[in-house]
Amino acid sequence: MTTDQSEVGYTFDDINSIAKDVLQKTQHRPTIGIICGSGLGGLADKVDQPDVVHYHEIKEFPVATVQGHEGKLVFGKLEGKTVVLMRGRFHYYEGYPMWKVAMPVRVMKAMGISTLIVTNAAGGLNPEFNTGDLMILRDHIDLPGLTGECVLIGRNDERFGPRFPATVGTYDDQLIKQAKAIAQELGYGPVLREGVYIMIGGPTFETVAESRLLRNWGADAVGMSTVPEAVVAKHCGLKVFGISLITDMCSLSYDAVNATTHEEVLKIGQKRAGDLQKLVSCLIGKIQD
Ligand SMILES: O=P(O)(O)O[C@H]1O[C@H](CO)[C@@H](O)[C@H]1O
Ligand SMILES: Nc1nc2[nH]cnc2c(=O)[nH]1
Repeated sequence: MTTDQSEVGYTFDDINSIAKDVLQKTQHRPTIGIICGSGLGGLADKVDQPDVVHYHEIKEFPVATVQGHEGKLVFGKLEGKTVVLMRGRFHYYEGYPMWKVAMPVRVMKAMGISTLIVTNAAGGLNPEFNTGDLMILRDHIDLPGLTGECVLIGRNDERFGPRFPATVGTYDDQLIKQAKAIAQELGYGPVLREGVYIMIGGPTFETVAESRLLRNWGADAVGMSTVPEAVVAKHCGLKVFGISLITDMCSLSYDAVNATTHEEVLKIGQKRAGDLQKLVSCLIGKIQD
């Protein structure tokens, strides 16, 4: 393994060897990967014939340090499809380099997935949103990337993907259409949104002035994850679907300041995770392997 940050971190061979080691711990061969956001890991409990691999059993994996992120891979069957769920993700603010935050995406690709579903808890910036809404990601703004911390910085190995990848179309149109149709069938119309997610580095929540700035830039929701994973997934040819649970509304005015806390984020997660899980499960049922 290289420690030189100017390179990709783990080489193509490293990633394949990690994937091979992990697959030896399970009978399943997943075609769909799911990354669970803060407090949204409950989907893993719905998996049939589960095989659980703890991150600490994979020596190259980072440790999940954030409350609401348990730190395990769950393999099994969901809606008849073979899936792997990351119950716990890695965040840049935990002190990991960006490539390490998204490294599991390459491992899942090497394990055979062709679709990645990313979920997250996010703050609402669009004043028309409400706490508890579900927002399908139409697009994202990679704020760390725009300021020099793109997840793909470093020497590029073309076996992962091209040096200068397009990020237009990161979120798959067909999956978005299917998810919207499912949401209507489930009666989620009034809480379903579609919009732009912006990633900030964290761990600080936004000031009022920052929330105003992010909103003026065209973002509908803000969080501290997802974008590096989606960028790496698109780079290596995966289809991506992203969805946010709006756990709180960002303050855009000094007259109505809401000081967001992680406890609040987890509490809304607990209350609303069921609907998000139902939508994601139904979508999985529709994905062609
Ligand atoms: O993006 P996920 O992992 O859902 O977590 C979100 O919730 C945490 C803040 O409460 C931050 O980590 C933010 O990114
Ligand atoms: N305001 C805000 N709320 C969140 N909820 C989950 N993540 C976030 C975030 O980054 N900002």
